[in-house]
Amino acid sequence: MESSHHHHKRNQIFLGTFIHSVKLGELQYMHDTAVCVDKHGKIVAIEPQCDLSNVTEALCQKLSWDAHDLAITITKEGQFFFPGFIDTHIHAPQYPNVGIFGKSTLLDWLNKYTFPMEASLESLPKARRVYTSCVRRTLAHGTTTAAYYATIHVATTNLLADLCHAMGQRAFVGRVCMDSADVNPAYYRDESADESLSRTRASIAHIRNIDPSYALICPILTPRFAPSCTRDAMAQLGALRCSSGLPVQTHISENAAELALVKAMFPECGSYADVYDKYSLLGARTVLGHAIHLTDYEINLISERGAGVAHCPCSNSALTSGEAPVRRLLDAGVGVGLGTDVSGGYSASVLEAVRSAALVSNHRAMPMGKWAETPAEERERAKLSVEEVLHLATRGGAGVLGIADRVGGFEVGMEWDAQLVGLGLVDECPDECDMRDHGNVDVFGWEAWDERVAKWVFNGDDRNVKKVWVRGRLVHERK
Ligand SMILES: Nc1nc2[nH]cnc2c(=O)[nH]1
Ligand SMILES: [Zn+2]
Repeated sequence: MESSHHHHKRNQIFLGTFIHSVKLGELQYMHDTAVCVDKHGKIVAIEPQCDLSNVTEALCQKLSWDAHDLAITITKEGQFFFPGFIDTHIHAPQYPNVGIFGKSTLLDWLNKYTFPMEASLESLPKARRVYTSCVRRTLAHGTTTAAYYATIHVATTNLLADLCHAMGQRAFVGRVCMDSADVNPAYYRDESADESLSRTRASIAHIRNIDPSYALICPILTPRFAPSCTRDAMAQLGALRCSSGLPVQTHISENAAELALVKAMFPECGSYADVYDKYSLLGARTVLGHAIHLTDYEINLISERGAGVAHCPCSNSALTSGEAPVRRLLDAGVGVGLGTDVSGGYSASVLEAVRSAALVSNHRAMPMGKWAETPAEERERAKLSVEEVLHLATRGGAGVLGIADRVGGFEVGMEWDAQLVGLGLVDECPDECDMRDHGNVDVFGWEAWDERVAKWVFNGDDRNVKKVWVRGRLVHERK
C-alpha cells in the first residue's frame, strides 16, 4: 500500500520565499529563507535571511545531513511556498455532480441530485473512477488535507481511504450514517441504528489497518445531519466518540426548511445545536458544516464545547442557503475553517472557497435587505480580508480538525504540507504571446507582495499550483 516504500526518502531543503498566516489577519512573508524537511516529512529547521547560494552546506553540517543525498527545491521569480489548503468539508461521491444544482435548495437538491448519485457509488469500479478523479483534482488545487464524507457503503468508503493513502493526501474519511426512515429514501439508507454503527466500526477498522497511527488517514464519525439519524444511532455514535476520541463531522443550520424539520423531529430539544449536544456529538474535533442560521445561544454552546465550523460559502450561495456569520463565530471564539462542500459547492478548489468567503462576507456588510437593521459598525466588521480568508483555509481548518500542531503553517516541528505557487510573469509568457516589448511588467510583477497575494486569491486557479507536498512527499506536479 505504502507507495513511498518504492522510492528512497531523502532529506529536503526548500529555498526562497515562504508565505503563511501567523494569526487571523496577519500573513508573514519570509524571503531568502531555507526550510529543512527531514526524511519523515517534518520541518526540522528554518533559516531566515540567508544567502541562498551557499547556505546548503552549512545547513547540512548543522543537521548532520549528507549533502550529496538531498533534494533541493528553489522558488523562481514570482513564486512562493504556501501551506497546503485544508478542505474541512467535501463529499467525494458528489464530485460527478459539481455545478449541477439548478434552482434547487437543500432538501429537494438532496432528493433530486445527491441521494441518487451517492447510491450509485456502491459500485466499486465507479467509486474507483470517481474517487481517483476527486483526489487527483483536489491535490491539483493544492488541497493537502480533506475531510471527506463518503457514502453509506463500507467497501467503497474503504476504497476512498485506500486511494487517499496511495495518492498521499492527508484525509479524514467518514462513512455516512443515515438510518432514519423519515428523510432518507428507501433505496439509500442504513437498515437500523445497529447496522449503522457496525458498518461505521468496519470502516474505522479498515483505516486502522492501513494506517495504524492515523499519521495520514483518520476515520471521522459522520452522522449525515440530525434529520437523517435516529436518536438511537446518534446516542451510539456519541458513545463511540467519547470512548474513541475520534473526530465528528455533520451539518448544522444550513437552510430554513431544514430548521423546521429539525424542530418538528426533535421537539424535546431547545435548538439544533442542542440535538447534537444531547447525544455527546458536540466537542473538540466536531466539525459543523455551514452553521448559517444559528442563534446566539447556539453560538455560545458551540464555543463552550470547543466545536468548530466548516464555512462553505460557494455552497451557501449556490443552494441559496444564506451567509454564515463568520465574524460573529470568530468573535465568540469558535474555530472556523473553509469547505468546498462539493457538490453543494460547485468547485473542488479551496481557493474558490477563499475568494467566495471574502465576497459572501461583503454581502453581510451591505446596508440593505436582511441586514438593513444591523448597525453600520457591525456590518463593516463582517468583511473578511484576504489575509483572514487565507488563515481560515490553512490554520483555521487545521484547528477545527485538531491538527493545528502538525499542519497549517511553516514552523519547526510541523509537517511539510505545502504548495508551490507560481504567478504569471514576463518569462512565463509563451513565445506566441511574447509581451516583453509591450511591457507586461505593467500588468504582473510590479506589485508589492501583499498585492500579489490578493491577485492570486481573486484570479488564481490550479494553473498556479506548480507542486504539492504532503508530509514531505511530492503528491502533485503540474506538467
Ligand atoms: N450541503 C449539504 N448539506 C447536507 N445536509 C445533509 N446532507 C447534506 C449534503 O450532502 N450537502
Ligand atoms: Zn455538505
